[in-house]
Amino acid sequence: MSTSRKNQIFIGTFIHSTTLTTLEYLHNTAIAVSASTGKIIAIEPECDLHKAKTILVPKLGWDSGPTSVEILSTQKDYQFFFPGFIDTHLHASQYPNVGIFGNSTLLDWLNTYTFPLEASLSDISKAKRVYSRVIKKTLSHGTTTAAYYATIDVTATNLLAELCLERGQRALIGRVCMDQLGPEYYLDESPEESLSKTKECVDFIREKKQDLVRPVITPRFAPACSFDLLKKLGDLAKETDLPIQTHISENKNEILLVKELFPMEKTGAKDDSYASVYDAAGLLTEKMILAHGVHLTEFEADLIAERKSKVSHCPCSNSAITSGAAKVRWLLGKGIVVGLGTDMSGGYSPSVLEAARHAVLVSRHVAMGGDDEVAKLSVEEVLYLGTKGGAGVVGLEGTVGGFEVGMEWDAQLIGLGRVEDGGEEEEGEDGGNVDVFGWESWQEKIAKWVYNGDDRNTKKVWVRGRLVHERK
Ligand SMILES: Nc1nc2[nH]cnc2c(=O)[nH]1
Ligand SMILES: [Zn+2]
Repeated sequence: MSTSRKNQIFIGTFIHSTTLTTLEYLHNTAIAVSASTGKIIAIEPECDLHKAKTILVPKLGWDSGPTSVEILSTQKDYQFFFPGFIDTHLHASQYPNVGIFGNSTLLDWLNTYTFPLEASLSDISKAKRVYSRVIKKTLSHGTTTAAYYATIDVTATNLLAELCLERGQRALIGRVCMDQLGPEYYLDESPEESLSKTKECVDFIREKKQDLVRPVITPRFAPACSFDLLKKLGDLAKETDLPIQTHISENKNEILLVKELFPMEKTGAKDDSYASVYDAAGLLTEKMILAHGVHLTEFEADLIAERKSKVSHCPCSNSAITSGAAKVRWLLGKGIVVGLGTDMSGGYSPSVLEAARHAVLVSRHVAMGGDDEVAKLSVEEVLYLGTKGGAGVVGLEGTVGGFEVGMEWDAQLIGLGRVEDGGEEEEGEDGGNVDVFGWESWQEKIAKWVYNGDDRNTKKVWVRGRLVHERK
């Protein structure tokens, strides 16, 4: 259902991360993608269109007729294939609010902007309008996998799952659980109700018998959940082996609130740290995606590393609502798997490329703050976080995030602007803000894309072999 009906061959330059610090550049290469599985079945070096037709297709045992194989060949020096981006944390329901946060910080931002909007999406026609647009918009920015928060509403959450399936976006879909802190009109009535509504959403997705869209258990964050609810969700995670997502240690007042709401006598934890609250509830598993982690202590980071929980770094959000600068190098140094999140609409942009660019800049602020050159992240490193790192965060390592035989074809075709001799752009090529003159190295072209690129450079996007976005 979600794959192209034809086998496909892509020819050109492929760029992907092999390690945190290394991008591999595969030029004049062909990648063959199976129609039935959407997986990469061959990577052929030194291959052009002629060779693909005369040698690769017969080698694969494919019928060479045009009805069987589709070939996309681009040998231009300003176009390349890149793995699809993985947004490890975003709120589909908050999309109408991107850019609207004034001078607020987390707790007043939630009350002023966020809860009223989320509550209003119990109107299903409004939810359909918003969710359809979010999927279209994130796909157009190259996001092939998204870990979504919906709202507390079951029907609207299930609708988001259906729309992702229909449009072909790989996704984790979470119904938001919250039985305290929110306004009266936007709360689960009890831990039991929160749990049973979560199960409804889990069952709805599981009944679809597919794995492109998966359910994720979603306690909003500790202050919005009673400890009883957190424990119930921890038990559900254990029973079902499902992924979990939540927020942690984003804002200093939020941390104070956690200490106040969850004293050690209540949780039975050995200390009163934020991470220990989740741990005591059985939520700090290797399938847990923790967003932010801006103010984690050494003890908490070590605990997270020990439990193998993952961290979603959300730099645009952390700057926008003045939460702080997360110390990504420090987290990576502890062996924690880190990915990037846009955190719309705490974050102001639906673009993972924007998050990558901002991750570079925030890391420089961390470096300047502590005179710590090591804190600086490189272009290569943030692209790793946006692809392979993200795959590790959402439990898809080895499946997406790179170009290897056996991995699924979740990819984007990037086109930069090629400046002609007269100073004009090459006919018919819109490179947006990224002009290349032809003398740049590939490393330099990638840097120009990271610092100035946007959706105008995202020409085509595929998920599991299916073309899900094409820029007209
Ligand atoms: N950024 C962000 N932090 C949160 N903490 C609890 N809820 C939210 C949310 O919706 N966005
Ligand atoms: Zn968030």
